[in-house]
Amino acid sequence: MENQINYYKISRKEWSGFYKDQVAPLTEAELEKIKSLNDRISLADVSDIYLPLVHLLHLFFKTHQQQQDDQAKFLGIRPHKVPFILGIAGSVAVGKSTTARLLKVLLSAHFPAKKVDLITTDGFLYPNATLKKKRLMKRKGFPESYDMERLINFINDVKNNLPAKAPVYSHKIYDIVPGEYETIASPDILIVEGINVLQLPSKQQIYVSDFFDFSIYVDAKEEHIKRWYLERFGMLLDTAFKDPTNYYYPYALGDCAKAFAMAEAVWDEIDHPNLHDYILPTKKRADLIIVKGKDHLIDELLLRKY
Ligand SMILES: Nc1ncnc2c1ncn2[C@@H]1O[C@H](COP(=O)(O)OP(=O)(O)OP(=O)(O)O)[C@@H](O)[C@H]1O
Ligand SMILES: CC(C)(CO)[C@@H](O)C(=O)NCCC(=O)O
Repeated sequence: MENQINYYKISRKEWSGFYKDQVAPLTEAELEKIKSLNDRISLADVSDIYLPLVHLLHLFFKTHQQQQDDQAKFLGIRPHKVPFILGIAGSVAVGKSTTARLLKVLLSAHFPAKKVDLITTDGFLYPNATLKKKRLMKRKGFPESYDMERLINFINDVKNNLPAKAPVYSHKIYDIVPGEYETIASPDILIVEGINVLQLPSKQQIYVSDFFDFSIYVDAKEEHIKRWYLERFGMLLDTAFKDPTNYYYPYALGDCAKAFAMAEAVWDEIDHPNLHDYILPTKKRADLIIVKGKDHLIDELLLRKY
């Protein structure tokens, strides 16, 4: 384990030995559930990386509850549930939502009595019509393209155990789905995944991360992330060609090379500058940085010391 200024740098091999025997192995049904999330998820990653991580999250969860109970006692009020919020940050296409969905399955499996919910901050992007009005269509994903106040109010409601409604974004229509919402009601654990979750607000007094009890940054070399972005674009095209309502339908019907050139330009002109200017600078705010290699396997982890 390498001792950096404020992180422990831990190799895959070393991490995989942490608390391995204390975490129950997954059942066939749970493994099936993981495979149905994404059949390319490595089961070695699940047992070597994610099971020790679930153990670590359990430790943080217990401390969080104890602290809340102690504070309630101090204030002379009734102890009450305060949801544990786990933030997951990183570049577009680095695998945040896959990591988030995997953690949801694993946390639900290990704590069957706990309610684990998941949202993505994509739903708090302004709809395309608003982005067009604000001339922000080429800035989708940049800080100014999100309604941060709405996101902060949403998380504040969740923390206060009030039912909270999140708008829904669809990659298929490349826009917010009109009139569709996801309601989060009194979870024990809420996973909040998005490129902007560790960013500083431009106008608000508080950060989204002020509500986090633990945060993870998913990291990888940019050359890999760009490839994953283009691979995912290829998969989107494969499903789009049967569906005229799909945003990518015209690209799926047209010249394939031109479609990929368009996707590459979007990466180079939008997602790459966003990564460098606004997402990467938030990395060192995370409690845990997980570093993925070229095949999505996790090579090393950096755990914040204090
Ligand atoms: N552990 C993994 N194993 C194999 N493939 C993965 C893994 N994680 C992600 N991928 C693949 O990489 C691509 C990007 O993943 P994902 O959609 O989870 O990224 P994201 O960071 O949530 O992206 P966005 O910010 O655009 O929503 C997808 O094609 C996904 O299937
Ligand atoms: C929705 C976001 C911002 C984040 O997931 C991203 O996937 C996106 O659509 N970025 C805009 C540029 C692009 O189309 O990739």
